[in-house]
Amino acid sequence: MSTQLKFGILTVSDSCHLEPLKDQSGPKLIEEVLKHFPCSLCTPKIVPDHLDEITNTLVQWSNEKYNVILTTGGTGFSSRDVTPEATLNVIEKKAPALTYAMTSNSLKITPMAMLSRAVCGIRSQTLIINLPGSKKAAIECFGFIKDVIPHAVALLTDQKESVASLHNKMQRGGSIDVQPSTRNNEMTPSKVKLKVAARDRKSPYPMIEVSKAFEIVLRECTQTQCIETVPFEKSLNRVLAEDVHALEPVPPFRASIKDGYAVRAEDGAGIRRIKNVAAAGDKPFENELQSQEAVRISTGAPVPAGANAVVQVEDTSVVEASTDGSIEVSVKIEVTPRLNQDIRQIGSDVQQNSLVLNKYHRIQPFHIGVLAMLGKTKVKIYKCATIGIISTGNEICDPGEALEPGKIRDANKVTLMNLLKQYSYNPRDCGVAKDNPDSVKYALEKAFTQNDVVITSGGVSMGEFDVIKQVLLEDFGATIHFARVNMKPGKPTTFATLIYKEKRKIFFGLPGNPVSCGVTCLLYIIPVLRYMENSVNFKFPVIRAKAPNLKNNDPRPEYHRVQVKISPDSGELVAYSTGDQISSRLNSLIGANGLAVVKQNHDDTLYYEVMLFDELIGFS
Ligand SMILES: Nc1nc2c(c(=O)[nH]1)N[C@H]1C(S)=C(S)[C@@H](COP(=O)(O)OP(=O)(O)OC[C@H]3O[C@@H](n4cnc5c(N)ncnc54)[C@H](O)[C@@H]3O)O[C@H]1N2
Ligand code: MOO
Ligand SMILES: [Mg+2]
Repeated sequence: MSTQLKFGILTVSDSCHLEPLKDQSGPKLIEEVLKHFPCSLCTPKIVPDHLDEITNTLVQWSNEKYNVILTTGGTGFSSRDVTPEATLNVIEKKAPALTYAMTSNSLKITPMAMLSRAVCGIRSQTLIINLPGSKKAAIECFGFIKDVIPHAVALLTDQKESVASLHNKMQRGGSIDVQPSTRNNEMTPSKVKLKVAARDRKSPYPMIEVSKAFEIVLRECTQTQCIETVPFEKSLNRVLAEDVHALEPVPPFRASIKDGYAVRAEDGAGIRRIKNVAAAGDKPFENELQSQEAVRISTGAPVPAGANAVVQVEDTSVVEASTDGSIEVSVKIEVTPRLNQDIRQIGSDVQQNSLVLNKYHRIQPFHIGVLAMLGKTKVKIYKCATIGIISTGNEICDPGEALEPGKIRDANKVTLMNLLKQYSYNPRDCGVAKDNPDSVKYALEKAFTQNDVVITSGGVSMGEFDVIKQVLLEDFGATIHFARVNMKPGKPTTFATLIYKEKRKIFFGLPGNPVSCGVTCLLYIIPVLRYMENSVNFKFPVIRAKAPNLKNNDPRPEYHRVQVKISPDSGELVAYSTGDQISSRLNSLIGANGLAVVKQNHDDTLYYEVMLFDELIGFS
């Protein structure tokens, strides 16, 4: 179930009401709630130990359709403790087993648990749970009951699909983890045996459109705030995390644009005595050039003081030279010079203090050249997410291995690794998992320990050995945001988020078919990695191309692999199918530079929207 729950966190305490900063339990509960239900909304409030104030808040939040209200405090034996009474005032049904779960587990920790009078119950669609006032006890008690909250809410809000899915899972031997439990803390040697006849025969996940799926992915993935400073020559393809200003002007001195003679323009055309020679790299002359004088100058050399024009050698002739021809004594300027002709003024390329490179730009080779020019040898860049890649399947073997009967070579992992490398990410090979929950759990644990984003291929469809979603839910408490998308290829694409060792992780379960895996990586993963890196404007271009003979008999829109070329005659873009589009045929991506979106039976459509993911090709 995609758990976006609305929680009210009500601290009941006279002293915290007077001094809100004293409240430790409320903020800690919010932290715990968000850890386990990352998409939830939490509204905090502090009220004194006053029957009416507590009652009013419970009624108001329940009327506003809060899913869960957690109260903390006021459950003890002192005369001011009235939270259970306020709760009993408002609930329509009691939920004593929740109270029992908290009490029985707490008693294993302390006999003081006997002094809690906490009540749990239901008002309309809201579950109200009294927790103790102490931070430690409140968090412990929340831990004992948290895992049943999504199902309780699903029942209260009549979410049939979610309820059915959970019932199915329990029938086939799964359980809801309730603490204290060791299942999340260690590798369990063997899972409950799957009762295949009781498995879901229809996917419990709704089929959503590609646009909606991408919207969810963007919503769940945050743009990084992590910045690192790197040597500029190592910054290729990273995203700038600072505006770069020029601390110095470029050029730093008046530089000649031509090989010729530096002169005073006001002297006009005519004869000049050669005073000196200025080559690139020379220090500028300190003595001012006088009237009727010239300095022979090279492109890039500093223009001498007093000179205000350079005349290219082509517009001059020699008047007097040494007998061996090695020295020019005087030359004739044949064409009247204009003021400042062929001189690059100081700062004419880049003005001192001007903004040269913008934050959020992806650094390309020319950016690095500009950084070099400015002497900016260290740059701040945004850190990329760390990414781990896992293949799954009993049939998978290494590409270098000889094939045994029934086995196939792992094409997906290397494809994904190299696709990500092409976009300048540095993914980790996290191995191959077998088609069983223990192996998948083990591989995922390792991958989540090392990476922010984990990508698997295979094991996400309807087969009895497709266990990825089961493991995500049961072993990692993940929220699966979607698991079916209306697209071909890529229907079972699965996206989840979870908290692992107190860190938020992103999970993509790509379908095992190699084309499905590649296409979904292009459609979802590359753009979202760009987004997470703050390359916010990244989008593969979508063009309209003429595409004869693209056929699709599937009700799902097909992302047809095409080669888009530019017609030399008309300049029109033309898309050619790469052949058989079955999801196993990875060759359909060979030579493709675009994905044409083809709706079912649109035989007569001549123009299609094509997402370009590679260079355009000219007709040869
Ligand atoms: N009853 C249904 N069956 C299937 C459905 C469905 O809706 N109902 N969907 C089909 C679609 S669409 C796809 S796509 C696949 C996706 O399957 P999984 O993600 O579960 O992947 P697997 O079953 O593990 O493998 C599918 C296919 O791909 C080959 N494969 C897997 N990994 C690799 C790899 N690393 N390198 C190369 N090839 C790989 C695997 O051998 C299978 O042939 O499910 C359909 N079924
Ligand atoms: O959706 Mo599957 O990826 O067509 O073969
Ligand atoms: Mg499968």
